[in-house]
Amino acid sequence: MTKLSVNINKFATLRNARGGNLPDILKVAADCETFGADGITVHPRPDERHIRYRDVRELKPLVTTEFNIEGYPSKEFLDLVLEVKPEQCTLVPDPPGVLTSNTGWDTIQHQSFLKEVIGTLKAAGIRVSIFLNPEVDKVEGAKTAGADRIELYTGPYAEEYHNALTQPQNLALFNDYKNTAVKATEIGLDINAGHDLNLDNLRYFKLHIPQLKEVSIGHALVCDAIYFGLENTIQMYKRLLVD
Ligand SMILES: CC(=O)[C@@H](O)[C@H](O)COP(=O)(O)O
Ligand SMILES: NCC(=O)COP(=O)(O)O
Repeated sequence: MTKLSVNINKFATLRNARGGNLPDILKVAADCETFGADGITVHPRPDERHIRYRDVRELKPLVTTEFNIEGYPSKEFLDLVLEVKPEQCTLVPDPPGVLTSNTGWDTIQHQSFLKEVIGTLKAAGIRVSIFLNPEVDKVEGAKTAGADRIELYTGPYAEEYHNALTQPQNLALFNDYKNTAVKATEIGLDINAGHDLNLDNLRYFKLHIPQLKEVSIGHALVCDAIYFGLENTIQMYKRLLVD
């Protein structure tokens, strides 16, 4: 069974649109857990356009499953993570104004920076995952920098899957994901995945990356919840993650 961490960013986008507290994202997080989520993910960005730093602080005592905070390790982000102490921190190489995450780390170029950041987080007892493109040559750098896990950036997979709907087995990119996963497992790194995973493309990914420990899903899941309701939607995603 692969764990489902629900990314609640987009519920905060909706709340922020009116300036009030509807929907109440603390209640959303608690309900996601009641409905079967194995974890809650947030990705606070510097402009706080969805999840705010204050939300992260308020969520921590309420999340009873696994709390995963994602983001670029700026000083402000690291101070927040070290204060809140989630179960997992996922480091993403996003520049401040980016629309959404669009690439993984170059673990060779940023090795010494990653080593220092990861060392600090691990010393505080926080599991660290780093966002990675499906590139085998970047896996070793994740390990030497001290990461526990990699999170495979599935944006390119989702796009290719969408364009090749009838024959997903022919996805050219997929070998890169498989090879990256095999290499990670060989050297003792666990594997998460995320970005643009949805009800169409999730099962194929899960079946072909059997080492997959956890997926974090937000945007598509929130869109599906508009049609199917939050409880049904979470259960639909969970069914795609059974072994
Ligand atoms: C790392 C990753 O893929 C997700 O955290 C994604 O970037 C969500 O962020 P947004 O909700 O800001 O798009
Ligand atoms: N780490 C990926 C994540 O949290 C959610 O990404 P998305 O489903 O919103 O694209």
